[in-house]
Formats: sequence, structure tokens, C-alpha cells
Amino acid sequence: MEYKFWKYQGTGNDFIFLDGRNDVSAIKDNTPVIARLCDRKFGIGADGLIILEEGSEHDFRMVYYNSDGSESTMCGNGGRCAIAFAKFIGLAKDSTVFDAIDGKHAGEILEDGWVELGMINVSKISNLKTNVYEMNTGSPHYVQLLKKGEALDIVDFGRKIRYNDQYKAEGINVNAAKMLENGISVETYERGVEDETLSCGTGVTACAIAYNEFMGNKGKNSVDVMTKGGQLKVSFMEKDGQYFDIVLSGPAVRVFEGVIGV
Ligand SMILES: N[C@H](CCC[C@H](N)C(=O)O)C(=O)O
Repeated sequence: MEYKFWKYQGTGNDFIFLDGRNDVSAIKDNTPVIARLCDRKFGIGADGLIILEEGSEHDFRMVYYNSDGSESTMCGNGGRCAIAFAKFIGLAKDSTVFDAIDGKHAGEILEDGWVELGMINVSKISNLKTNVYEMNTGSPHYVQLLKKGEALDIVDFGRKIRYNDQYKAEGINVNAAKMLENGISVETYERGVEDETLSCGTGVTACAIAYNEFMGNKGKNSVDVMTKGGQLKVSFMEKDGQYFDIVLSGPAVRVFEGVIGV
């Protein structure tokens, strides 16, 4: 059977989109098929696959799968691309509210084409040791803040953390954040891709919050984040170590569309 698909990328984190109003039952929750579609040699190639379904209470529902074919937790860049794709296929307008595995999200397509995505609140931030934080921004993240001049191999470092005794069962995404003059740069090893991705939206969000904690900044703030895939921005409110009104902003681009046999 043949399926129409659309390819999007959000700062180089790339996704296959399917319109779930069509019959995609041969693909939905089919781990080996989704893994093959995401394979960069034997398939379309992507960090993940996203199905948009008619919403019951809100505009639509987003179902996210990592490139290993497993359904996973929230994808920030995928959520931003979902907002753009939903408008493109008429499931939403420039402003939208949709459902994902971690609950309800608001989103907005801005005049300049950037897409804003509201993220879940973050209340439990573990400062595991100096410069190391763990939190869940819709997906679980380990954040290593790097000192000036410090560098690490994110794939080697990421694999060691993600497969250690503490994390190997559930897995975790691993980020290294470097503090810049204004803002931070972030590299991420992604669970379920089991490699570095050019950017990770929930990871960038976790790094911005960890940086804010490290700097001791209070109240309202925003952090510019540079990734290998491009520029993102995270804004938030902070009160007594609780983070809310968290918004991840950045580009979301339709790259190509096609038809594939499954
Ligand atoms: N790999 C992540 C989900 C996708 C996160 C990332 N693509 C993002 O933009 O947030 C996980 O399994 O926790």
C-alpha cells in the first residue's frame, strides 16, 4: 500500500509526518515499519515520525515515534513542526491548541515564520552535582553545563550516561550546554535515536532552565540557544524554583513531500 508523507525539519531535527485522517493503521504503532521509514538508507530518513489525528477536544492530537520505531514522550521540535503541518493540512490556523502524550499544548505561527510552542511546567529540577541537572520538559533530560574551554564528545558522553545502571531501563536524553556571551550553545544525544541530533527541543528547554538555575536568575527570562541545526529561544517564568509559561520558539520548515510503499 502507498502512503503520502511530508518531511519537516525544526533546526535540523527532522520528522516524517502522516495525516492520520487517512488510513495509516499499517504504520501506526508498527515499530519495524516506522524504524524502516526513518532509516536514512532504506527509507525516507528522519529522527522521528509524527502522526496528526483529528482532535476530540482540541484542534488535533500528535503521536510521536523515535527513529527506533518506538512511541516516545514529548518532542519539542516535532511539536513546533506539527503546528506548521496542522495549518498546512487544514487541521489548525495560525494559533492552535493540541494534545500530545504529555497533555495540552498551545502554539502560534508568527509573522516571521517562527513557531512558538508552549511546553509543560517544570517543577522538579535535580541538581545532581555541580553543573549537572536532571529534569523532565516533556521528555527526560540530563544536562551537563560546560565550563569555559571545556569540551566533550556528546555521542561518547551521551551513550555512557544513557546506558549506565541508573538510566538504562527507561533511557534519558543527554545534553552538553556551553555558556556564551549571550545565551548558550547545546549539543544533544537523543534517546530513541541513539545518536546526536542537530537539535532537540525538549533538550534545549532543559538546558535553558538549567542555565537559569546556575546563574541564579529569578522571575521572567528568555535564553537564546544555538544548536548545530540553528537558533532557538526558550522563554519562561520562574517562581520559587518552579518554571511555568515555558515557550520554545524557532523555525519549522516543510522540506519535501512524497509517496512511499509499506
Ligand atoms: N528522543 C526524545 C523524544 C524527542 C525529543 C526531541 N526530538 C525534541 O525535539 O524534544 C525521547 O525519546 O525522550
